[in-house]
Amino acid sequence: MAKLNGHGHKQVKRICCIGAGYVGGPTCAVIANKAPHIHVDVVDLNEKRISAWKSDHLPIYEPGLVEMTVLPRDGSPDRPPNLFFTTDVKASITKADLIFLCVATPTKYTGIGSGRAADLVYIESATRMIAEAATSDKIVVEKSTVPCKTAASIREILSAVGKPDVHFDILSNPEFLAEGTAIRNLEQPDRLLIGSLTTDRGLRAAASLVDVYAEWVPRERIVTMHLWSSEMAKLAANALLAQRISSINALSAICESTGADIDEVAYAVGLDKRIGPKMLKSSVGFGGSCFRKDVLNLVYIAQTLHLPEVATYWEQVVEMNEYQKQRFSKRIVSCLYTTLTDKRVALLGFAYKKDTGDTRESAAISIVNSLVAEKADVRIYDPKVDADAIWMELQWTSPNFADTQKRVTVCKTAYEACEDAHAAVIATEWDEFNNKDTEVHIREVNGLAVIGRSPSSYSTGSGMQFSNGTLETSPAPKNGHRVIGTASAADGGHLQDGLSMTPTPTSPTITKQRARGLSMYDNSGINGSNADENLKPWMGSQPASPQATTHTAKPTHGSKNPRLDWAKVASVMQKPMFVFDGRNVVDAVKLEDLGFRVESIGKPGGLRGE
Ligand SMILES: NC(=O)c1ccc[n+]([C@@H]2O[C@H](COP(=O)([O-])OP(=O)(O)OC[C@H]3O[C@@H](n4cnc5c(N)ncnc54)[C@H](O)[C@@H]3O)[C@@H](O)[C@H]2O)c1
Ligand SMILES: O=c1ccn([C@@H]2O[C@H](COP(=O)(O)OP(=O)(O)O[C@H]3O[C@H](CO)[C@@H](O)[C@H](O)[C@H]3O)[C@@H](O)[C@H]2O)c(=O)[nH]1
Repeated sequence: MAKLNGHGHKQVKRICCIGAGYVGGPTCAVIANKAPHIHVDVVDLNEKRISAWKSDHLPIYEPGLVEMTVLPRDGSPDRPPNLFFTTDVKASITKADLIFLCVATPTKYTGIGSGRAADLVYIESATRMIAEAATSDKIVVEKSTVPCKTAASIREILSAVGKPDVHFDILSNPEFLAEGTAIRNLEQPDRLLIGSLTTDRGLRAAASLVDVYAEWVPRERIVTMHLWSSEMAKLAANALLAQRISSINALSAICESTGADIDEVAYAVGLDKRIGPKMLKSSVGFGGSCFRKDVLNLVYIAQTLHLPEVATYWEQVVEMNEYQKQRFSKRIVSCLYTTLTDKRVALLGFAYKKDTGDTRESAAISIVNSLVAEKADVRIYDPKVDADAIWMELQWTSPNFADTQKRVTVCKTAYEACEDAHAAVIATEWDEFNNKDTEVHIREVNGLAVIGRSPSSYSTGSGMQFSNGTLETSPAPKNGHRVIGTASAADGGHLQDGLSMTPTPTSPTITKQRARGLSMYDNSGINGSNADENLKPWMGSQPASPQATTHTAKPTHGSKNPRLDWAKVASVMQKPMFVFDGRNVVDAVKLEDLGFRVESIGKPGGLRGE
């Protein structure tokens, strides 16, 4: 039984988390790690998942997760274990003071609201389990993403099914972690949201949960509000984040046709503090288990509230995402001379983003299905997604799985995937595919700091360039791009935000302050801070200009796998060789120098200079 602490609210000693998935597992690992006096049970009906959590091979890949999990799970000589994984849901519920609901809330695929509404079947079954097992008062916390007012349904079920003398307080505590950066997001959240009723009981329950997080999160970052606002805020956050990506992707289509460069455009608009730089990385389309389902859930809510204009507005965010994926696939077909029949295409990356093994709603899935429909032979490689997971996704989504089985091969390396291929398609921004020397080049031209791509806009056409502070001449490349040097030995000050400036001997004038203002990356953000990562591999190439000096950033790569040797890739591919960069992670100039033709999102197609 929980005791009341000095502030009149219960001190949480035992937590039960229902759902050992991408949210429940990492969240509880962090809670248990940071609060050794709290006993944390993570329960799941899936025995395989629970066994994996207890083993050396955790069921999900997430940077830092193993380190965070092992200490509280296994304990140490001076610290008893306080993190447990079990399938004994009932026993764990009975003993807990506070229960997290971390079960999935996928989109319904049959019946009323099919294709839009959230399926609350797991929420309801978990709620019933709580009601049946609880013999003392419990705080029940919705961590899953749910439609606004779901807490009312939970309360109704609990009071109808639960024992008469047992009281339940329901809180909303939506999770904002992004996969790939989950541990960082959980350790240093931008904010933690706790929604409760404004009754005395509700507020006391909220205070109990605040205390749990206050073990490591500054109290000013823990925001409390009404239950319905908290539930709604989660859907709103995802809708706005997804909307930004669809907006930049819509603009990328215009860039491709006009000669503008979407990375430059995003950079320029992101400098406006009101807009900011995050979640503006144009891509082949957003994936993941959340954006699509949560936006569609919002659409459904608006429809049921008879707000058709609102529904249509948000629906367009998802429509634009579908359009972006189709547009990219069409571009591949059109560049490969309108036929893919029996052509080999390497698909590099299958996860929906880097640093996760999760493939849910990955843009790669629709690309593979489109390529197979065009009769291409597709060779898939992903550093963290195993073959079983890829086949499962394809089996689930393929319109003709027999054909897919015939045409798709899952490869162990990128080189194997690229062998004899006519094209390599980059679907995930894994660091190992990135061939950029630097994150960003900032030059000084006549006292001005310049970020740019098109040499014709700046250069005299002489083909002169600076390298390590020395003016050199070289023939202008036929593609019209030129990379000016990389970080020189005279590496100057390291700036915040991951941008390292290199004031060369000839360019002492760009101050750190100015350079900071130019930084595209604000690495200080937490939730959604993977967006920082998404913003990293921006401009690689720089114009040649006699007046220019080069400022370059730190190398972008930090991946555990070595970077791909694109020269080696070139040696095994069919000619002409294409790279379709769905993430804008490659330096097109460098690849074009190796003989590739590079087609990037939001950048004009064809060989530069054509
Ligand atoms: N994945 C993310 O990055 C993320 C981030 C923020 C919020 N969310 C939200 O969090 C929720 C969970 O997402 P997830 O990705 O962790 O899902 P998941 O599918 O990885 O995990 C859910 C787990 O719940 C288990 N489960 C279902 N019903 C159960 C029951 N009655 N008893 C015990 N276990 C049960 C399942 O077996 C599964 O292992 C969703 O609502 C999602 O929208 C997800
Ligand atoms: O500028 C960007 C940022 C992201 N993406 C793509 O968008 C998708 C989602 O990315 P991200 O938001 O980083 O990952 P998620 O793990 O899906 O996290 C989102 O969904 C979670 C589940 O609700 C929320 O908790 C997080 O706050 C929210 O960022 C991925 O395919 C990314 O590649 C882009 O194309 N451009």
